[in-house]
Amino acid sequence: MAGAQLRWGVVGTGWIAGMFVDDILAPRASGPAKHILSAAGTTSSVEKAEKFIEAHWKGDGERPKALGSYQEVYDSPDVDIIYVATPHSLHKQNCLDAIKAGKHVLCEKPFTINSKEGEEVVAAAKAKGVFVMEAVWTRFFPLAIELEKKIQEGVIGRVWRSVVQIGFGGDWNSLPPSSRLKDPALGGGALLDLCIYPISYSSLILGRGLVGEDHPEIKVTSSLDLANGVDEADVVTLQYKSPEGHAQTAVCLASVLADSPPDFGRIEGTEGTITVYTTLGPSCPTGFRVKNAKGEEEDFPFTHAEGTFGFIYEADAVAQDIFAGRTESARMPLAETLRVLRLMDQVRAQNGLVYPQDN
Ligand SMILES: NC(=O)C1=CN([C@@H]2O[C@H](COP(=O)(O)OP(=O)(O)OC[C@H]3O[C@@H](n4cnc5c(N)ncnc54)[C@H](OP(=O)(O)O)[C@@H]3O)[C@@H](O)[C@H]2O)C=CC1
Ligand SMILES: O=C1OC[C@@H](O)[C@H](O)[C@H]1O
Repeated sequence: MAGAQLRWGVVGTGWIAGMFVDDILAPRASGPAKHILSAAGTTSSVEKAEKFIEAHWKGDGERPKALGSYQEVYDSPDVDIIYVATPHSLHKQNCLDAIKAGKHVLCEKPFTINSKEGEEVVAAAKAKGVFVMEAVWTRFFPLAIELEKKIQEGVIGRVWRSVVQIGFGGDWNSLPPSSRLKDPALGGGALLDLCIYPISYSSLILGRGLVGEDHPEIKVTSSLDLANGVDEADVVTLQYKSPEGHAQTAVCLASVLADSPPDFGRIEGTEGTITVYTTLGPSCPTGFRVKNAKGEEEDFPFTHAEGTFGFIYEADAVAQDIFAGRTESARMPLAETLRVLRLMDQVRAQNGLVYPQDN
């Protein structure tokens, strides 16, 4: 296969780490990079890391190392990049430790608990000259890129509203208070875990291809339902203005108490609508339907690269950036990560949701 090798070290051997590793190690005939799992580190027991490797490594090349601490992963000479897949409250320290060891980093969303933490990580990465990116995988899907293109081409005229919703879909009440999804000390709640996706879609839909400091100015209003120190249901409205001064509103909905509907996104324009749908969850869209002003409909279904959920797209993009010597992604630059963190800080401030890390 063409393409250089990128050697990954994983910290946190939980749910998403397994899916990510399954994707990057899925056999394929060709691709821009060959991804290698070099090490998996755990805070639990070396046996847990061994089990993780047993479950997800495909037996190709040298067996990855099962390590009993995250630090050993950061210090591994045969690791180029760390994939951080821990609860939200750990991201800042995991990133800082990996950067200190001179490793590149792909950190799961949300990058950190708040923008103050995010700025610290970004400053450390810039000082060390390593590549760092927040793993907002959805933005790298060919579907997301095509959707953004269609909107900018004006396939439904001027967009005046979008509504994107996401639900947890599991049995929230049966989760223990110590769950990463519920515990405020771990950054629990719907905003950081779920609403970050509708907010990212808003950027794709109304951001005119501009990210970070270039993103159009928006007015943020919100309402969060708080219970037990976290938010259970969110309504966030982002008010944009088109270059001609027309109002454009992105409504972002998230709830830990509901499921996501299959047609989870509706984009309304002056000349039609787009429905974004999924069979897997809004973070993993599987197609969209465009309906023009005459009522004619065109379907754009997408299938992921064989045997993958879609994490491979962000992993390949990261590899290409690193091989080219870049320290940031153009699709998900650090300024965009900080913009979204500041936006979520604002939403939490509007609703009195404070995490221990804010003080
Ligand atoms: N891109 C996506 O679609 C998804 C992204 N995510 C993101 O991935 C990250 C991890 O989520 P997920 O895999 O669901 O979480 P899990 O709870 O399944 O795994 C988290 C892992 O972090 C480690 N860990 C360290 N300290 C703690 C602690 N105090 N409590 C719990 N775990 C701890 C554990 O690994 P060990 O024992 O090995 O140290 C644990 O297995 C989050 O940032 C989340 O938002 C999650 C789901 C989907
Ligand atoms: O990123 C995510 O997407 C899917 C959700 O079920 C999960 O809680 C969240 O972390």
